[in-house]
Amino acid sequence: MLKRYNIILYSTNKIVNSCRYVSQSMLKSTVNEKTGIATVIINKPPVNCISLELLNKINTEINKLQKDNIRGMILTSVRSLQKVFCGGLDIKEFYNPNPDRLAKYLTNLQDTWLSLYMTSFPTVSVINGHSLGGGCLIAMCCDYRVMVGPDYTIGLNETKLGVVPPKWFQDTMAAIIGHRKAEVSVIAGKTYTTDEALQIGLVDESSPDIDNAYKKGIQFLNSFEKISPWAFKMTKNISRQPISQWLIDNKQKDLEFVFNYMQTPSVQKHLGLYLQSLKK
Ligand SMILES: CCCCCCCCCC/C=C/CC(=O)SCCNC(=O)CCNC(=O)[C@H](O)C(C)(C)COP(=O)(O)OP(=O)(O)OC[C@H]1O[C@@H](n2cnc3c(N)ncnc32)[C@H](O)[C@@H]1OP(=O)(O)O
Repeated sequence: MLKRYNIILYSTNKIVNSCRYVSQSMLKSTVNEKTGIATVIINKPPVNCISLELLNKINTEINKLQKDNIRGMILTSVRSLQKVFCGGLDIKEFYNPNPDRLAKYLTNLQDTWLSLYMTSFPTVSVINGHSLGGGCLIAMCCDYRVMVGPDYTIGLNETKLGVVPPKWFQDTMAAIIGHRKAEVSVIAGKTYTTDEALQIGLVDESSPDIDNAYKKGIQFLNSFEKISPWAFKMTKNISRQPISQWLIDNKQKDLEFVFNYMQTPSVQKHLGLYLQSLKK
């Protein structure tokens, strides 16, 4: 029994044999050959908002890392943006959309969420700036969140744009902070400062600076050194499967609902006004 356990540990804990550096301009990914830890950096100025192209790159990279047998991953934003982790989904993808592109975008978002939420390796988001809407979603997909503070904000603010966060957005938040708090939060499109997010448990730790936040992220990943990767994967799977299975079973229905309401005149009007307010 013990022997079998050791074999599982060895075969799945194999450290990647070379340092890989992928720079796809919008997304930089490095794997440290000694530690087996990947750092994935979103790099799409000015605010790292998620276009269809960025979404594709994130999903492709997660799937590659999945095959690489890495030991863990840190997801963060390029430092030069200074105050933004991720400005959310690119609202321009939803405003006066081309229907084919919109359908592609929504499908890719579903797939990317499934990949990131269900990774078989531990993940940490180092939230080094504002993290709103889809930005909050990708941070919440990770197993652990360290947020730099005190001046940044995080939250699912979709209702402020006049749109509806799908069930799996809401469930992702409820799994972290509990149903009641998540309900109050998503209905009002609430955003939280770093301290508030720490207080309600939306983030696990806060840090006054990025280097320290990164260190805390690495410490979290190192805490799995003595955990069998197989046990980690199976346990996480059991914990997250009810939420992910809902989306797998309802992908088409979910897509049609968003695809249709997104193109209604009243939703389009709200989105237009929100975009305008950002430009001011
Ligand atoms: C089938 C199922 C699929 C499910 C699909 C789900 C669909 C659900 C409904 C839609 C859900 C959307 C979720 C979202 O993520 S909505 C977006 C949420 N994000 C925000 O509200 C953030 C808005 N941005 C800001 O608050 C600020 O920009 C900032 C991030 C705090 C940064 O502030 P800063 O002062 O540095 O920068 P500016 O405000 O001057 O912005 C610079 C330029 O960037 C443009 N911008 C900002 N955010 C976005 C965005 N999310 N999308 C597109 N463009 C954005 C901004 O307009 C400025 O543009 P300009 O230079 O041309 O003026």
